[in-house]
Amino acid sequence: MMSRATDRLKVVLSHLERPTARIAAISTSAQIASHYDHHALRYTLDSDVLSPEQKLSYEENGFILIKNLVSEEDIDKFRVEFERICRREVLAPGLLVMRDVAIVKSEFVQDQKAVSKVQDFQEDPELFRYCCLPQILRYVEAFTGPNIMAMHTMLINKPPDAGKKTSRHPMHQDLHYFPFRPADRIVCAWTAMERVNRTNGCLVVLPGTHRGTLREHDYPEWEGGVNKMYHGIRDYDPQLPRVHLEMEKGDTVFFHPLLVHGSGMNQTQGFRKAISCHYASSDCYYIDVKGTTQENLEKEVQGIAARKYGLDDSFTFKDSWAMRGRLVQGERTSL
Ligand SMILES: CC(C)CC(=O)SCCNC(=O)CCNC(=O)[C@H](O)C(C)(C)COP(=O)(O)OP(=O)(O)OC[C@H]1O[C@@H](n2cnc3c(N)ncnc32)[C@H](O)[C@@H]1OP(=O)(O)O
Ligand SMILES: Nc1ncnc2c1ncn2[C@@H]1O[C@H](COP(=O)(O)OP(=O)(O)OP(=O)(O)O)[C@@H](O)[C@H]1O
Ligand SMILES: O=C(O)CCC(=O)C(=O)O
Ligand SMILES: [Fe+2]
Ligand SMILES: [Mg+2]
Repeated sequence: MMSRATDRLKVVLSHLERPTARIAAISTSAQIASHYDHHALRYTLDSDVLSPEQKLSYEENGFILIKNLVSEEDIDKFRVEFERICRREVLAPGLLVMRDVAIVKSEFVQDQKAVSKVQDFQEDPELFRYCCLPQILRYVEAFTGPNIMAMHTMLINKPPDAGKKTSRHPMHQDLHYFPFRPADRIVCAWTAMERVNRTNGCLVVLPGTHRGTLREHDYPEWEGGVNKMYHGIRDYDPQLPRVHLEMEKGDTVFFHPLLVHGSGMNQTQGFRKAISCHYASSDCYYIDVKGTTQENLEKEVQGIAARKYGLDDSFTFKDSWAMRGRLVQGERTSL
């Protein structure tokens, strides 16, 4: 079902695409931009990189998939760097190496096969190059505007499932992890480092859910266990229409932080790899999550910081983000 705003937008776009008297009347790009602004474009900004169809698609669905955006050569270099990290040949400050919950207690696994993801590679120049790729930033700017911070970085190495379905990532909204707003000026870029499909656990999205609000998140009640910090939306309805995003190496999806998404089990013997970065406009502002649905996450983050680094409560959730964020374009104004 289309909302009235969406109907209106479709009318506007159809006029923009047709060489009619209407289009002659709104000839400059500034005029077109203001026309869009007055006709319900909420999630995308004025930019030349997105076609009218792509804008409409992001407005409606909360994601767009761009084929072949990152070169094989770059992806192969990221893979080599990841392998070096796993062999402990490099260790960048702040880097978080995570093991799958199904194998974390077993003593005999100790090479790259044990690593299910690395996070916070902002101090690893080779991996961080991903966050600065000009062809990615061109798209990011259409969602964040010109001042861009790379806030969160990940290379996900989804392991072959050990039989307990722990390789799944429960359905969630990334905004649950972020104490900054507005949500519409945040976007995730997620690039497949090899072909991803339903068999090796591709991304699964619920189109249009970015138009809802932030839902309550908790650990799902899965028999085989759940990875640390893998919260899922409470009362997930498995009947909702899902889309499996099958992608080729180098394809990149940009998605809104309220879009409900997750990933399925990896039923292959390979390690399904993807690299991603969450960007935000540096004009965003931090919020206090106390008394909100995000409070449980904040407590957990502080618990980990206390155990790992001996930090007390004066180290806030906000601090943990301000510390990791890096400017990649424009000016650092607020975040
Ligand atoms: C938008 C975006 C932010 C969304 C997301 O990324 S969702 C996922 C977010 N994930 C994360 O933030 C990563 C969380 N992981 C971590 O912080 C770390 O990997 C830790 C779980 C704290 C473990 O790190 P570290 O302390 O270096 O490892 P240790 O081997 O010393 O283990 C300490 C205790 O943690 C346990 N552990 C380690 N890995 C996992 C796991 N995957 N799932 C559940 N429990 C785990 C481990 O067994 C150990 O427990 P005890 O022996 O103390 O009982
Ligand atoms: N109870 C739940 N709570 C939250 N997320 C769930 C729940 N059950 C499944 N999911 C998520 O739904 C998505 C699809 O999971 P699933 O393992 O069924 O993968 P799939 O690709 O549909 O595989 P299959 O082909 O076996 O159906 C994953 O993100 C998974 O983690
Ligand atoms: O690559 C995946 O499996 C999804 C990861 C994800 O959504 C996340 O970590 O927030
Ligand atoms: Fe996510
Ligand atoms: Mg399923």
